[in-house]
Amino acid sequence: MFTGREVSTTAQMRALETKAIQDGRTSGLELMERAGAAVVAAILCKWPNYHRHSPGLPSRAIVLCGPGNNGGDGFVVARLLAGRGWKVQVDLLGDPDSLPPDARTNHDRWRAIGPVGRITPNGAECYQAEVLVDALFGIGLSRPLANSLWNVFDGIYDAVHSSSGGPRSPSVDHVVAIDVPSGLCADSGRLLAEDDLTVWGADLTVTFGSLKPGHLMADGPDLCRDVVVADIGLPGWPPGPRIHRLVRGKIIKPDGHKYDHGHALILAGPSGHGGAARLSARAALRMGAGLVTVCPPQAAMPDHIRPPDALMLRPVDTAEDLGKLLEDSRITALCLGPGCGVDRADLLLEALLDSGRAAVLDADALTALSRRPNPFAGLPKGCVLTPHMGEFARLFPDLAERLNALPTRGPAWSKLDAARAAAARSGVTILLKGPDSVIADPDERANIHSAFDIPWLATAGAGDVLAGMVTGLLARNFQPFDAAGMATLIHARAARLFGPGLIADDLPDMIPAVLRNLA
Ligand SMILES: NC(=O)C1=CN([C@@H]2O[C@H](COP(=O)(O)OP(=O)(O)OC[C@H]3O[C@@H](n4cnc5c(N)ncnc54)[C@H](OP(=O)(O)O)[C@@H]3O)[C@@H](O)[C@H]2O)[C@@H](O)CC1
Ligand SMILES: [K+]
Repeated sequence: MFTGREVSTTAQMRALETKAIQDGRTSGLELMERAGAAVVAAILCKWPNYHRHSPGLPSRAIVLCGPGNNGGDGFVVARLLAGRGWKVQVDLLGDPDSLPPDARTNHDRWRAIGPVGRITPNGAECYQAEVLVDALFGIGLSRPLANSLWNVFDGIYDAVHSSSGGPRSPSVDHVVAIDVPSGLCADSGRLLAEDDLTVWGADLTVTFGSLKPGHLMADGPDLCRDVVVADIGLPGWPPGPRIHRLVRGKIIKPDGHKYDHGHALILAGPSGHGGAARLSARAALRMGAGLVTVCPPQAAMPDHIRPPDALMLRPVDTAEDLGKLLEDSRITALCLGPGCGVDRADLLLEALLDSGRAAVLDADALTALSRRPNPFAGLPKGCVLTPHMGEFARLFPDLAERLNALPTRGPAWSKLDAARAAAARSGVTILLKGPDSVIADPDERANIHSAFDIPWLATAGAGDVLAGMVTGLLARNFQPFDAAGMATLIHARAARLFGPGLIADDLPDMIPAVLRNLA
């Protein structure tokens, strides 16, 4: 039984389905029936008024069925809606004789109720319905949709996006996608379509068993809108490394002396560039590190004579200075990068790595790392690398190139795949930032955090705050994977709580309110 936080790749989903069928727990036909029933239940739950239409005015649905089992689910939906008195039109893309067996069975069951039309270039011109059910392609999208579908897709797009201009103009109120909107790759959230193909997205997407990565990343959130995960009786965790959607977490600060909660060092940049490190330092304090010390060069010390007074100050000019400071075993984590300057990051990097301490390498430290002959040699296990896509491309150019290439096959390579490959190569936790952040560790565990709803978080300094938050948790002895995940979650919640108009300086001060309300 799934709990709701799991994310499964399509390969994992198929393995689960196969196992459930081989174990004799269920059959493909039964799963398809449950999938269709779940879609109907989700429609009625989201738009309860639809089934209260008087008998003279039935609700109308257009169900577009594709050539695979996604289409099979569509035939079930058509039958169940018709059984509730809906007026249902079913159109098929392809040939009924080529449908896989379960889809064919449900095609035939529907045929006992109503006709199956063909999806044609101009067919959508007369679509009039409250709901259009998109059952064209689901997790089986194996290549980009061809431009030869352009006429068909464009007509459907117009029907979906036109407001009714009269009895002859097409009009569809809502689109419901089965599993994923057609054209969206369920593993990557990338659109798999040749150049100009227009896809229409959905108001409601009903998926089965668990979320797929594509619901959370890239174009997925925008195209799927509301996603309902329906339990169709598949057993819990699929085989393979686990992926979670980050939705909750808990941080309890146990009793103890300030040193029991760790001491974080934040290495600051030259005079006039100390703001980024101060953001990181305030965030580390707010995340509960027992002590936080900002370490600028001696010449920049006066810049830091200002609140918060809880921050401590120690000058660090050379690698030797840092090495000497780190003789204090109570220092439990470091942060190198924010506002540091690449040369200074380069200067201090070896001493930091030699110490073997937990550390966040961010911003300029990532650039310094990428300039080493062997960037990942000697990275302590407790390191977290926090690149955005630009920094990721400098550190892992081949992985970024693969991610940016136009996909020619499905499933497409995803940000999740890229972060996992980077974690495997570097041997440390990767927090690949963006509106869809992926946290991956070398054991192939991964968390996805989707934050497309808070565009105001893309503001100068927000990354410095995040780096400090991770450092604060590392200082408290959190495991790197957990520290990166918790910080990402709390960072986004802080931004959500503040709302538009946020600047990075506001973020650390929102952290206490988020911590109070953590589930
Ligand atoms: N366990 C579960 O999750 C359950 C899943 N269920 C449902 O099954 C769905 C998966 O079904 P599926 O495997 O048949 O794949 P689906 O998405 O229907 O597409 C395959 C067809 O599309 C074709 N095709 C592919 N790309 C194309 C392109 N670019 N352009 C044109 N054609 C293209 C492809 O052709 P081929 O690649 O074979 O040439 C093949 O004919 C899943 O999403 C869910 O709805 C539930 O019923 C029960 C439990
Ligand atoms: K679909």
